[in-house]
Amino acid sequence: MSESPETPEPSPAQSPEAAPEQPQAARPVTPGSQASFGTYGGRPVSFVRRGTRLQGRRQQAWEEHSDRWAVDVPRHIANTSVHPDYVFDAEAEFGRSAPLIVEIGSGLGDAVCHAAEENPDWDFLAVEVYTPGLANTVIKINSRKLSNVRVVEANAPEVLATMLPAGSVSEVWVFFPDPWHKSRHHKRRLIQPEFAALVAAALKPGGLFRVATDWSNYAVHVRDVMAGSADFVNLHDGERRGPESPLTQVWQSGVESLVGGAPVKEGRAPVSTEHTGPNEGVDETGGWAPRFEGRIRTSFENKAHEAGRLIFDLCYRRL
Ligand SMILES: C[S@@+](CC[C@H](N)C(=O)[O-])C[C@H]1O[C@@H](n2cnc3c(N)ncnc32)[C@H](O)[C@@H]1O
Repeated sequence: MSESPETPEPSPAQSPEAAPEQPQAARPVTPGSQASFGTYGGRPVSFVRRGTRLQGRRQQAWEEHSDRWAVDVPRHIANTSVHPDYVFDAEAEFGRSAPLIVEIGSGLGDAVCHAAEENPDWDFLAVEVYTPGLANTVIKINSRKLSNVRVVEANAPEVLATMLPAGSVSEVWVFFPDPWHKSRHHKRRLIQPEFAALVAAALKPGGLFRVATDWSNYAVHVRDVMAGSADFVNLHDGERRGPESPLTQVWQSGVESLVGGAPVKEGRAPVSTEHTGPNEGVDETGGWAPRFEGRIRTSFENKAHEAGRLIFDLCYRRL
């Protein structure tokens, strides 16, 4: 393992919306799991894998329906890895030729299932390492009778690098990636220059990369990473700057600096963001997209709003 993983910030995947379950004790890292290797492509992976055990409704759904809706990926070094020889054949899987949207870190499947329902002519691949979230997505696929969604339990950079044919994807979505607040953990953030290059390779020319985050420091990080990529153009370059910028508004309100912008739960320490980035008072750069209308407000995003945090949308076109 490259470093001992620290408890990541709470993710929606850890606040299940499905049937009530018994509380799960934190599980030790399974030997052979990606968290026990900790790296991919020389970088620490962006997740710490916990809670792979399924219970109740989720277990039943996974046992009964994962054969149909989960892509059976041959593994490589870890149980979240994808064998580099494996290539996904979307046309064979969906039985048609349609634009393919890939949502990375799909959590409980709220966004992907909503989008699939709204866009029956598109196909969707939900990429997630959190098994209960995948089981929840399968429950939604079944209950809404969706035929245009598949899930894959895998580390996203590997899905982009080798599983998806180059130039085969119409859009890649990353909504509310784990923020990894502490400076020493920033290297764990999913969106990095190497990740942007993988997204670029998977996308068709003209394809879109959409990101949303509720943390200003991650938003600036994404904007910086993407500004350094020659493969993309920001569709909203220079927009929403100055007083209109959500970054200016966060800096001026100090909303994230109180207790990391997170509501303090009884008996729990507040999340510390350490800092929200260099507070320049006014964001003269902008580049923020309007809210993506195809993104529904998930329970996770609701929590951000309740805590008073602002949402940053970003949208890039593959050249
Ligand atoms: C903060 S949650 C957001 C979930 C969802 N997008 C939402 O808005 O509710 C981030 C999710 O990304 C997943 N994730 C993190 N790194 C990943 C990776 N390398 N590959 C696949 N999923 C990953 C986590 O398991 C977690 O469920």
